[in-house]
Amino acid sequence: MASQLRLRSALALVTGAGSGIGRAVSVRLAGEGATVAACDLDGAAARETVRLLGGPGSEEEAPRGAHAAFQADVSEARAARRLLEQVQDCFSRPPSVVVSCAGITRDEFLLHMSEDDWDKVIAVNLKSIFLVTQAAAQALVSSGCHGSIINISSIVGKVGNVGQTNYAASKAGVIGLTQTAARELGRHGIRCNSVLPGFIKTPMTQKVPQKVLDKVTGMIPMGHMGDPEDVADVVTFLASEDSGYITGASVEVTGGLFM
Ligand SMILES: CCCCCCCCCCCCC[C@@H](O)CC(=O)SCCNC(=O)CCNC(=O)[C@H](O)C(C)(C)COP(=O)(O)OP(=O)(O)OC[C@H]1O[C@@H](n2cnc3c(N)ncnc32)[C@H](O)[C@@H]1OP(=O)(O)O
Ligand SMILES: NC(=O)c1ccc[n+]([C@@H]2O[C@H](COP(=O)([O-])OP(=O)(O)OC[C@H]3O[C@@H](n4cnc5c(N)ncnc54)[C@H](O)[C@@H]3O)[C@@H](O)[C@H]2O)c1
Repeated sequence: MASQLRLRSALALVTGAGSGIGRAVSVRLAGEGATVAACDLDGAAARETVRLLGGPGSEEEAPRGAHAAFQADVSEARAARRLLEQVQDCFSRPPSVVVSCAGITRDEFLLHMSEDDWDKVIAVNLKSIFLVTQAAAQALVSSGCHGSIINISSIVGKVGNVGQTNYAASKAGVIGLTQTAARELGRHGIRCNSVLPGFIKTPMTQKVPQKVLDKVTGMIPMGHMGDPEDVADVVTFLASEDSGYITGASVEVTGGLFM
């Protein structure tokens, strides 16, 4: 989709920006004119994303206001709060677009799943979105700025999936959290929406056993897995004023899988 510079005045914070969907989102938002704050647990990966964005900020010691990389574990409360402080220190304003992509899987059948694998997936996939959404919303409300918050859930949060009780619960929680945030923050001019990707070609899905990949690909009405850019296009729409009357929505990007 050709860029239309719909986000030329926006500052966008993207978590999980070092890989897959988060990297594609960062590239797409920058292509529409946004300044991107790319955050990842893997700081080097976040810096590589900023390098890929090109333009100011991709060089070392970039001038203030250019794209910037941040290292943070967004499942940690202090780190998430510090991240929003650092972004505002760097850009002198809160991010008006916030895209939470950070996520992990620790797949196992329920009968064998460890408490640690449950806790870790819930912390990264759900608690991080509570922490980042809260900190971003607090900054926007206190500065009287409007914003668009986009949280990456999954079609698994809608229909469940074998081997993913932890992941499915986390992604279903993202939907409920986002709908509630939409109800509370609408009066402040802050929109909150969820995106539910299906099977997308990223490092996350490369770990899936081939026999499962083969099974599910045959179930997709469009007949193939999606690309990260397919998700980034929808995220960019939700970040822009083209979706100005959309909040509390759950937008499926699945090729028709589990429609
Ligand atoms: C009838 C086919 C239906 C297929 C439906 C699949 C729907 C998936 C939609 C997901 C879209 C969004 C995903 C997105 O959010 C990003 C991700 O979450 S990517 C990770 C997705 N994870 C999985 O799908 C789990 C994959 N499974 C595993 O990782 C392992 O099977 C594991 C659960 C760790 C267990 O491993 P173990 O070695 O103990 O067992 P096997 O791998 O040999 O599996 C045993 C049998 O169970 C079948 N199986 C496993 N997972 C699935 C699954 N997700 N859906 C259907 N069937 C599954 C596997 O095929 C084996 O069957 P069989 O004994 O007949 O060979
Ligand atoms: N790939 C798919 O098929 C698919 C489908 C539906 C939903 N999703 C979701 O999309 C999002 C992005 O997934 P992806 O496929 O791009 O995966 P990915 O593994 O390529 O990228 C995930 C990124 O999140 C980062 N991350 C992990 N834990 C973090 C933490 N605690 N703090 C900060 N960063 C952290 C990782 O370092 C990585 O760069 C995830 O939330 C995932 O659950 C993916």
